[in-house]
Amino acid sequence: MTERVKIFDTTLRDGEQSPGASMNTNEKLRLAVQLEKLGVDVIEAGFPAASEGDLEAVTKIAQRLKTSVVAGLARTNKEDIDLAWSAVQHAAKPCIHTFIATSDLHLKYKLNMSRDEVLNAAVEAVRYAKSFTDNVEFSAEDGSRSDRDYLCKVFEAAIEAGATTINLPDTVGYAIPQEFEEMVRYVMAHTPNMHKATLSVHCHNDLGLATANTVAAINAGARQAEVTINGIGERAGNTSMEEVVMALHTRNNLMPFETGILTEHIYPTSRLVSMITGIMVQPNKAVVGANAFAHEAGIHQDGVLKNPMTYEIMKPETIGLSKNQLVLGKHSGRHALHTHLKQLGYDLSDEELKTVFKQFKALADRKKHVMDEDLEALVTEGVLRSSEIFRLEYLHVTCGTTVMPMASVKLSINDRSVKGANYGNGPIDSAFNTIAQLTGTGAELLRFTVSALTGGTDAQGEVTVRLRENGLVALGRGSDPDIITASAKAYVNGLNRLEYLKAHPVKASQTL
Ligand SMILES: CC(=O)SCCNC(=O)CCNC(=O)[C@H](O)C(C)(C)COP(=O)(O)OP(=O)(O)OC[C@H]1O[C@@H](n2cnc3c(N)ncnc32)[C@H](O)[C@@H]1OP(=O)(O)O
Ligand SMILES: CC(C)C(=O)C(=O)O
Ligand SMILES: [Mg+2]
Repeated sequence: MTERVKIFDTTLRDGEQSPGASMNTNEKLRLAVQLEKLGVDVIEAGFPAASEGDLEAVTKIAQRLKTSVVAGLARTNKEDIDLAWSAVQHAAKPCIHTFIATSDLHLKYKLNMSRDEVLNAAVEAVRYAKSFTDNVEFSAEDGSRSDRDYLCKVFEAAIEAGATTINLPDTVGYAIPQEFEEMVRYVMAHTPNMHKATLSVHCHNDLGLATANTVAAINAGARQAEVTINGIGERAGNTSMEEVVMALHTRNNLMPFETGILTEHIYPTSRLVSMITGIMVQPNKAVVGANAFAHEAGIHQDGVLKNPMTYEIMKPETIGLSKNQLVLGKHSGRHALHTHLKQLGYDLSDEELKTVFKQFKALADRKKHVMDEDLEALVTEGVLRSSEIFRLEYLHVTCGTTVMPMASVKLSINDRSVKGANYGNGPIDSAFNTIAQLTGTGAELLRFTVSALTGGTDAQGEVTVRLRENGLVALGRGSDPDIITASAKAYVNGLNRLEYLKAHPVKASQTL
């Protein structure tokens, strides 16, 4: 018999804890809508006590979503739980997720609490959260390094207090699959009331074992997997959703479990997360990497031509990967664009479509083949960034072997146009110098990378920058057929993200 495994996505909370991966409210809302469309059961929309920005984003997501459960994270104190409830109360299906560490290491050095105090804090928090909603999740942070019998005692008490989901995290990615599988079996066998709750697991990827541990835990009885898109998250990241979902899908013969995920939306969602966060997927990443379905070796190509199953265990179309064909050109109309964007997973409003259509026409004039990646870049830049403080209006650069590189830039700053010019060591340096002068930023450029979105010399350049100012770190992304313009767009986007972080400070750690 096929059993259901719930997918709990924490891209918007733990995923956002990736260094530099901050998202603004508009971007979070867009991603939440996409996650709901993907079929995610529970969307952890944020940690409302962390910042006003998080509180606002979780509230807006809760107001918007209809079918997915919307969860807000809270420590085991009343203030956090009150804030989490104030945000998720608007959801059709709200959930409060409260957590406290249970390992002796965390108790002694971080919390300075005894085992009894932590157990009581967990019980009080669950009871308090339960006074607001029926749906309460309790997590034992650093659970995998906790004393098993104590962990079972805490879980039993949390269920008794009303928790409907009990989460066992491998917070620091320390567990190995056999050990974690055995631990899940132990917890299930030694928590007398475990049948009254769903057992969830939440793994981190410090040893590259997050997916293996999650799958092992499901085999042992866990029925909820906590994951992020592209595996982004704190340090080496979280369990990647696409890997767990496709492992269950592909090896259904050995693991008879189903999820609610509509797999054909996996690839567009993965792209959206990269576009929004600026964190690119490594080419050899399982399921969604650029090379995941590419065959280079002659023997493999020969086999695939004869029968794709010789070297492909999944079909590219199952995850919504289109074959990167020419899709639209300068003669295409609004309907074709709208339909195609829908197929890619972007359901735009009339106003948004108008903006993207205008930019699509401009791009089609400059670039013969407009590919899916180009359209995604237009949507991200044209729609998701529309409300930013700084906007690049024009850029003109002179450079070459005999002239000193110089850039003239016109920027809109809070809808007021400013112009300036400056020199630099090269065209990009001169553009950045001019933008820095116009914005007055003191941001330090930590990293600059450029790559091609698609093949061919007319491909759009995709630039990512990493900026730091007063301890705040932000990533910026830009794309354009001209890599100097792409660089300027990425720099401006990074500065906007820094402004967002300044306006929505996180109370303690300033590096989102
Ligand atoms: C494993 C995880 O992913 S946990 C989630 C991690 N995410 C984040 O931390 C999000 C960003 N963080 C923040 O914005 C801030 O840390 C805040 C707003 C949550 C707290 O800020 P501050 O009140 O300034 O506290 P700070 O972060 O310095 O220290 C954390 C405090 O919470 C306590 N604490 C940590 N976890 C818990 C918990 N689950 N329940 C209760 N208290 C806790 C710590 O012991 C410490 O208390 P202390 O001040 O008495 O020593
Ligand atoms: C808050 C908890 C679930 C967490 O993110 C972890 O332990 O990794
Ligand atoms: Mg985590």
